[in-house]
Amino acid sequence: MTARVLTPETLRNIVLVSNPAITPDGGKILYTVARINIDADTYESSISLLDVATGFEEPLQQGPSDSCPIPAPNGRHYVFIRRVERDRKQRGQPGLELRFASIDRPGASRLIARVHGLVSVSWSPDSLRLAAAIPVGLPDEDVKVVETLPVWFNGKGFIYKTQVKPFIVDVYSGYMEEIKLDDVKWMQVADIAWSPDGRKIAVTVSRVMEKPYLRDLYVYYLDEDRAELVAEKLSGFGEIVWSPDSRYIAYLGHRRERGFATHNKILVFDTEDRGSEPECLTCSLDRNAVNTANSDVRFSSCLKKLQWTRKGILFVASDHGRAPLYSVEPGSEPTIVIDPGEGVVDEFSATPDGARIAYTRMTATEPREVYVSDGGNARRLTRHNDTWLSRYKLSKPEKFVFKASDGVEVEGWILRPPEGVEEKGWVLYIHGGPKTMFGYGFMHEFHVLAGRGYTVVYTNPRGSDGYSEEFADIRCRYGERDYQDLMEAVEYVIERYRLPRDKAAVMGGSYGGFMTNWIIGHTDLFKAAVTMRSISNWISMYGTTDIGWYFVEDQICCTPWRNFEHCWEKSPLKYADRVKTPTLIIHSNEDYRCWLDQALQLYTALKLHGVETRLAIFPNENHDLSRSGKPKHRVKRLQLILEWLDEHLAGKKEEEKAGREAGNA
Ligand SMILES: CSCC[C@H](NC(C)=O)C(=O)N[C@@H](C)C(=O)N[C@@H](CO)C(=O)O
Repeated sequence: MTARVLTPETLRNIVLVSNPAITPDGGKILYTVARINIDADTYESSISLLDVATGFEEPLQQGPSDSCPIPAPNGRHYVFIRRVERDRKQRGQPGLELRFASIDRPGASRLIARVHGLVSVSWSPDSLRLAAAIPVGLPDEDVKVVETLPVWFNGKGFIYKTQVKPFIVDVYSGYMEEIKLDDVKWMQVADIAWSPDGRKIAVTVSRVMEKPYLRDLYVYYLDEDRAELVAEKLSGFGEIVWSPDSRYIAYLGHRRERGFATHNKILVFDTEDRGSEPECLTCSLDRNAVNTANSDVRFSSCLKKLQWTRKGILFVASDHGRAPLYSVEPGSEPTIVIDPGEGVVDEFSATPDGARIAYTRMTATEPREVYVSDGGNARRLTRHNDTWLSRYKLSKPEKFVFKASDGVEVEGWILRPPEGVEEKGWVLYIHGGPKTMFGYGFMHEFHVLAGRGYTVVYTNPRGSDGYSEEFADIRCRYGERDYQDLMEAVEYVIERYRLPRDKAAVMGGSYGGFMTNWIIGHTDLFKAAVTMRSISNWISMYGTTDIGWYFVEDQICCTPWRNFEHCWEKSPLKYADRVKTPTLIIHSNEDYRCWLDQALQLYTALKLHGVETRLAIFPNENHDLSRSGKPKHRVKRLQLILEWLDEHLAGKKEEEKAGREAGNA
């Protein structure tokens, strides 16, 4: 009997659990349950209410498109997001509404229509109002007349003219009033937070259109209707939380000491000692204070990445492929409060006293489930994925560590085909970022590859997250130490795991696609390549994508006008005339992070140089096709990859050719 293994279609079995929001008394957890409906080509999501003591669960909002519940401080009300039919005015963008509801009564009233791109909401302590960052000026023109940067943004579409502004919203009347920050002409609010004493609202905002990565921190005083600038030119994630005494603000980010390779840190500002240097609470940790573990089974979440409880500030950090939950207080060192073992704490929320924490955890073999922790005692509350998982064979990845040629340790994992599945070859899979990590996030795609007989090798080469800031910093040197680490990993696994040298493929997405393109221009070791949402030309990437002009300058250290030669030296397209590896190129036509031109230029070059090449363009999809694309497209993408590997590693093409020739004879 053949083993039941994960296939592209088994996406439909996965229950996507997200946004575990605990009520202030710790008694209940509101969370989102989403299912992938391949036939209807949609994600269906509803909101559940879980009783922590009994484990009893009841539906709060039946869906089919409800998510992101955020409970009010009174524990009785909440707001959530409802996806509604496509709004004609938004020209193809889904319409989202912010709704207000009561935990003990069915139904919900619409609070804000068209909140597509809603960035953040924060309840007032009296549960009567919200501070909300809301996009205004959604372009609805046929002909786009643009005067702003960027023109478009991945996942949001054309956002020219759109600013994200801070508002106060009355949840009963729906009355909205904009918070006026001094002298801010161009506004992109990153986060907003109402102070526990109810008197202040903190806002982080970028106000220089050409430098959207720079953020300023303001405090708005409600009684005085006046805003004050607390700090300027911050960067990174940009989330903020108030201390329980409403004096300090913790900012999640950095000052770009190593450009975009800098770790997000917790910087604490004293709002009563203006001009004082912030205290960095996580500098000694030397880890990114956000979770960057890759996974393709997540669903949208609106929970904050930081929470300041009476026991300390909670945050998740990326560490060696794991993501534990830490706590830290001013004047102290971070300590782990939830150790996920070989796993990832993906999202969390805590009661204000910090006594109880709700969170989702995933591992490399289990998608997210909801857990709760009371002072160190963790228990699992949901088992949405147990039944179907028990019916399939999933192998467990094995971790390996090797010493790179410069003496630095590099980690990786090997996922073999499940027992009973014949091994047909193997794949080196490269993650994107480059500042993200592989590790203990669930990757459906890896299990599908393994289920088809392909061993998957995935590593965290230089440039990755989960280690020191120095490890992550490959600015100006793309294709050097990162490439070496990967190729040394290849030699290591061939030797240690006896993997066949002549049956290897390479694949990756985004930065991982850049590296795949780079690899095939520098070695012929691989029998096949799959490059997805990739970068092939830094010069055109600079001017066509949502982050291009500053990402390229920071990471590659060139612009089309400064170090032009370096931009070209570091572009895989330069080496396209050397490529021999059969290459499948997968790209989405609305990928505004790495635009379609990147795929087209590579495709044309490979075709003209006689390389066996196939280009798959996915319509109405963006950079996140493999993670949140339409279910039918996700299945098709996986099928295309499997077919390509079957043709080039498992000899399917030769078999078919031989069969045809025999038939003709
Ligand atoms: C604003 S600078 C950060 C750029 C960003 N980096 C990360 C860590 O996400 C980015 O979008 N880089 C892309 C080129 C990329 O490789 N994206 C990765 C991670 O999101 C992907 O897998 O798509």
